[in-house]
Amino acid sequence: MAASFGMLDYIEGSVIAAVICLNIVIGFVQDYRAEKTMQSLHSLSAPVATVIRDGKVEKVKAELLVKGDIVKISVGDVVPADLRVLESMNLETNEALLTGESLPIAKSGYVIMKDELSPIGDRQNMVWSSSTVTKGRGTGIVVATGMQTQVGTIAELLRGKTAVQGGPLKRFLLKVQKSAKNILGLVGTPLQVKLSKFALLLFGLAILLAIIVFSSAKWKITGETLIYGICVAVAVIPESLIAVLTITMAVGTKTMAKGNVIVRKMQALEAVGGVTNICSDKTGTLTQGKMIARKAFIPGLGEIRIDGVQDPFDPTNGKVFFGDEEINSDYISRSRELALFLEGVAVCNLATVHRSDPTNLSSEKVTSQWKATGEPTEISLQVLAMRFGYGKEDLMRTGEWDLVTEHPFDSTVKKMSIVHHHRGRDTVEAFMKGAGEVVVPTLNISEARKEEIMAMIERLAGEGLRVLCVAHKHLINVDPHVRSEVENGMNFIGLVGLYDPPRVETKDAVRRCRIAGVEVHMLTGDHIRTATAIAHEVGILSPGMPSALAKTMVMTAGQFDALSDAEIDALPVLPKVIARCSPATKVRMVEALHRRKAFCVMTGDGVNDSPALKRADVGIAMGLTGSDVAKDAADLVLTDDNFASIVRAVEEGRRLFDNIQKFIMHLLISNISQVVLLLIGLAFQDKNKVSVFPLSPLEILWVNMITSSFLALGLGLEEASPDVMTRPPHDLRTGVFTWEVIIDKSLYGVTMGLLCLISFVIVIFGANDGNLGHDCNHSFNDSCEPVYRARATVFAVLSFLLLLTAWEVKHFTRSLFRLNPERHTGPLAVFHAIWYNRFLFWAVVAGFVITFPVIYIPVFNSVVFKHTGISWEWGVVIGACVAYLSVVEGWKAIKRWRRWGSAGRKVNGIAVVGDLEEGYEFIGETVERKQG
Ligand SMILES: Nc1ncnc2c1ncn2[C@@H]1O[C@H](COP(=O)(O)OP(=O)(O)OP(=O)(O)O)[C@@H](O)[C@H]1O
Ligand code: NA
Repeated sequence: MAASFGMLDYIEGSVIAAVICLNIVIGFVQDYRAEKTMQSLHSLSAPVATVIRDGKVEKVKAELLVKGDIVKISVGDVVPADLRVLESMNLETNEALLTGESLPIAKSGYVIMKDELSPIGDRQNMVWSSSTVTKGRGTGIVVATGMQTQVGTIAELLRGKTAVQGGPLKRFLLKVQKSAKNILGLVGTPLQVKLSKFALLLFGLAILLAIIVFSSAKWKITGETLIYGICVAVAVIPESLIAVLTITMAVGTKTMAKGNVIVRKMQALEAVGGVTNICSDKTGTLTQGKMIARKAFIPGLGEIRIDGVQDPFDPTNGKVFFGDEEINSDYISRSRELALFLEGVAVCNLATVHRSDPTNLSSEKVTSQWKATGEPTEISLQVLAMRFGYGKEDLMRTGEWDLVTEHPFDSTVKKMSIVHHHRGRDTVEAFMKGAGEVVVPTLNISEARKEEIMAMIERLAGEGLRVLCVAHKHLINVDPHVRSEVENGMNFIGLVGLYDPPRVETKDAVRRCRIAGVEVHMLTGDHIRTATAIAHEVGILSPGMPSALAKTMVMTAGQFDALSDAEIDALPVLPKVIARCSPATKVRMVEALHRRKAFCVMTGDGVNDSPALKRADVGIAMGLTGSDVAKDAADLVLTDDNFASIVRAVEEGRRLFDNIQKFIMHLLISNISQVVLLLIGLAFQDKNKVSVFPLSPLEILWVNMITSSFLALGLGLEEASPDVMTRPPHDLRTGVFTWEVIIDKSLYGVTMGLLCLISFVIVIFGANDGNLGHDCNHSFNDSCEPVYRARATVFAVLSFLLLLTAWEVKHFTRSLFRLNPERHTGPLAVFHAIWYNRFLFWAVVAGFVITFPVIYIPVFNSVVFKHTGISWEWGVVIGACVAYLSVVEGWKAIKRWRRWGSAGRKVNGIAVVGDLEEGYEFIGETVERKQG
């Protein structure tokens, strides 16, 4: 630029400076806005705390807690503030973050510290903010929040004083390395890093080009050559690439949040569109997670049945039948067995169900007045007991029951038990409930009886019911705190079958996955029969399943875990349903998928799910029912726990990937065309053997500014193409630079560059006998008329072709004239296609319109842009546009015809064309092929 000020007109220098500044400012503003969006999204995933305010249980953001709040914590939670424990049951927390102690520490409200200054690690009646609850549950009162908490004080101490090991020189070098990486953009997600590296490569290329330009002038560098060299370099540098990428991702994150998916790690945003398998929980994700007790079997009585339930929380709704007889609480006096069974399901239960006060009596619509907290399984059992007036609250109100201890449920043991002292009977009694296979073998009954019960369980599970077995015993000479002793040799008091209806959206979402070449697996804690029934209901299993595969399609975790890795790899397909799944099985499943070169989503909610969530390509935690620990390990969090949201995330991920490919494609076409034009253009030499530039420096900058950021941004905002979910996932190993992108951009770029050169040649050599004038790089003289007209022509051709390209790359194989035949056909379809993305439409139109003043405004055109108004040359411009469109459309047609590139993407070696009727058909086919 110094060169420009010194040797050329001020006006040109200042315009160049202004254009470059504008570019920088646009990039900066974009970056800033993206940063802002990211921040606001981050707060969405802030931890929530369960507090009791005015006697009501509420969820609030942890940062809104105040001193004196009563907070409930339970296993998997991150403690939201420093709490003095009031009440606890088996409470243990991990304080490694605070004290470095990696073993969990037992906490209890009854401990009184004698010494006021005892170290925080010893204060067993306190739980500290940001430690995690590893076992049990409790309530506590908030004594410190935010920076006043123990962890806050540590954070304060650490602030600004991050110690770096090593001598001063090493520290200095580390610092340099870090800031260099930051400046070069080599931090961030894999895609960001990849594109930053790519940008650096182009930067290197830019320098090379500048050198070529200078060499062609034999290093006799005049002001014009210098500026031309710089501008050629600028043309190749992708100024807006990283900013556009960030914005595109920020917008994607926002869209995901609207679709109930919160992005915790940006990598996931890139990966989720390319997953080939989704491993999902059942309860609450594929199903509604609102269980209803449908059937119960009570020994000595028989089977009872509950019908006509509308509201799963309302114990007054629906009827209970014993045979054909409707029964109610009066029946209890007639059956001691029923009473004991109900005591069991009510007492061995942590859920609460209550009627909320009907506040708005005026409102017409009947709102559900029943509220429940706790696990769906337990809620349904509580509701069942309440139908007979035997709810936990009713029982506790008698004052007869004193809690002794509780052995908690977790998905590895699949059972729980609770020990009470009953005052009236003066007995210590234990109740246990849990999965049939776990509980039945430990019961105090004959083998034959056990088999009978197991058969009954199978039958109920086959109806899609979750079956729990309930047991009871009096503890005599047994230590209630030794779990194995309590839970052994108990008496059978009943079975209960719970139904959890699938979510309405699930079936369609599963179908969409199939069409999109994504396989869905159900990994559930439930019984194999229950799981199979539900899998059929939602379409994960279909009746048309090849019989050869039936055995491997459904497995229990026991069967799956018994296989060695080699045996798993030898299975024709991985199981679609794994029942009785434990967290460790999930990890094995992820590893098995990875060995098959698959990319997978894994969902989880429990504390133990973290390893599987971390290992999966995209770990998804449940926002409503998930533990904080799981959320922390996850890449994405579903705020509605809904399977359909996962599928929407996949769709959004694919859209994002497509769009990134689109703007990269556009950018590369623009670069290649300019390299071809500007370098070959050096061959046009006038009488003095000086290269006559086919585009002036300012024209180059202008084309770049108009076409780079706004068009790229517009492409980043493209809606999903209509076939986004009817084609198989892209290969995450290849990433954005597929062969298709590379070949297409080379073809289109070279075509564009050549068309520009041809236009120049037509104007100079066709119409003006090859008259290149003299000294036409510097300023206008009469001999320059042909060159100035030719430049205006080339400028218009290049601008228009780049603008058209923005529309053409909307789809890599479909014609722009038949972009979305599902929505529009006929000759006007093209207008719908380009109108759909308003931002891009106006960016292109603006780019088109602004070309005219640039060419025609007198003085401005000749002094600044070094070109002049044209007339018949517009015919050349139109011809070039037509020729370009023909090449692009022709090539797309060839790709469609030959099924090249994305026109022929394949799942399991079989091309997927349009809508797949049934997924099994092609999976089955593949397997047969592999075997045959
Ligand atoms: N509160 C409970 N008390 C006793 N047993 C339970 C309880 N909840 C579930 N079970 C038993 O443990 C099994 C596994 O439950 P788990 O919670 O691991 O599955 P889930 O997470 O509810 O289901 P999914 O894995 O499909 O989401 C259930 O099928 C049931 O038999
Ligand atoms: Na550029």
